[in-house]
Amino acid sequence: MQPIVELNNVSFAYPNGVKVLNRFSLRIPQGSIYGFLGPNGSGKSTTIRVVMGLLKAQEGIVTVFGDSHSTKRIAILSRIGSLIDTPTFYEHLTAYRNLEIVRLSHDLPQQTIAEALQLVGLSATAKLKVSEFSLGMKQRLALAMALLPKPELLVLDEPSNGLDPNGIIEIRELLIRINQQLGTTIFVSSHLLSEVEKLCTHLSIINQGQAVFEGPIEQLTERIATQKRVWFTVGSTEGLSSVLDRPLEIRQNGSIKVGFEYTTDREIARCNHQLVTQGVEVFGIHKEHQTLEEMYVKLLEDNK
Ligand SMILES: Nc1ncnc2c1ncn2[C@@H]1O[C@H](COP(=O)(O)OP(=O)(O)OP(=O)(O)O)[C@@H](O)[C@H]1O
Repeated sequence: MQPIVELNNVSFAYPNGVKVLNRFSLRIPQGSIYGFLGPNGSGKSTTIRVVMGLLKAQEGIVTVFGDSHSTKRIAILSRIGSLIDTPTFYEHLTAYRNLEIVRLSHDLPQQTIAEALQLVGLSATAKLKVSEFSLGMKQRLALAMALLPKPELLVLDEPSNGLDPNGIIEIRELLIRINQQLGTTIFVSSHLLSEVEKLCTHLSIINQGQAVFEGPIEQLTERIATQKRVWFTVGSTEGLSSVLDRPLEIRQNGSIKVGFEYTTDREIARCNHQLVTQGVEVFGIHKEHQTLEEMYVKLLEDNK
């Protein structure tokens, strides 16, 4: 199936000459919740602006719904809902009236307002003025406004920024509901790995304008499951590399530890047997599991 958004080797520099995207690619599958993760300043907002056609890449190909902004800009934008800057409202009007203004500008049926309010959990507070809303409620109202014309793609730049833990959970649950109930593809940036992990089906990690990972989120967790390391505490390093014929990392800090990658527990038992039969004393065996966070940090370090 054709991706909803496709960026191929996109490079972008701001007029001051700072190159922010460097041959960057991504593919957002239809129906996915696609997380876009990277440290501050890595190029997430710039990429989002390129996807929205607000910035034009100097190199590479950008297609959204299979079309280019240069020929189908209005048609593309009519199929996207977005939340990429701080949302603005008529604060002195009720949530309902704010939605009514959006409804009229898109010439949508009246019932779309009640549907949107229910989806974002604001039905009971629709008659309150927006100035009385908390930040979390404003964020949900902004989502309701973006969803009113039933976009196929929702583009969100750090929607959890500034929210308290409860607000973060509410937005996460809401985005999952939108994806599952309406089938909306969601492209969401974040610098919070833990959030992306709980929310997204797919992930792109960007660092210094380059992709360091792209794929289904399980691909990253599977990689973690296969990249396991074990540490043997041994009596001496003598003859170790000939006994264990594999890349070894040796740490001597009080005790001597030798570490290597393994895939099965049987492999650990075999190495232990080899060491002991060759006269190497083994005082301890410790399995180290890489966390998603460690994997993320490693991916960023490898890209330096
Ligand atoms: N209008 C601009 N003119 C010049 N440089 C800019 C402009 N906007 C952003 N930059 C620079 O481009 C780089 C990438 O910024 P961008 O906002 O895309 O990153 P980001 O990953 O979204 O970061 P953050 O999470 O901090 O928003 C940064 O070095 C930033 O200073």
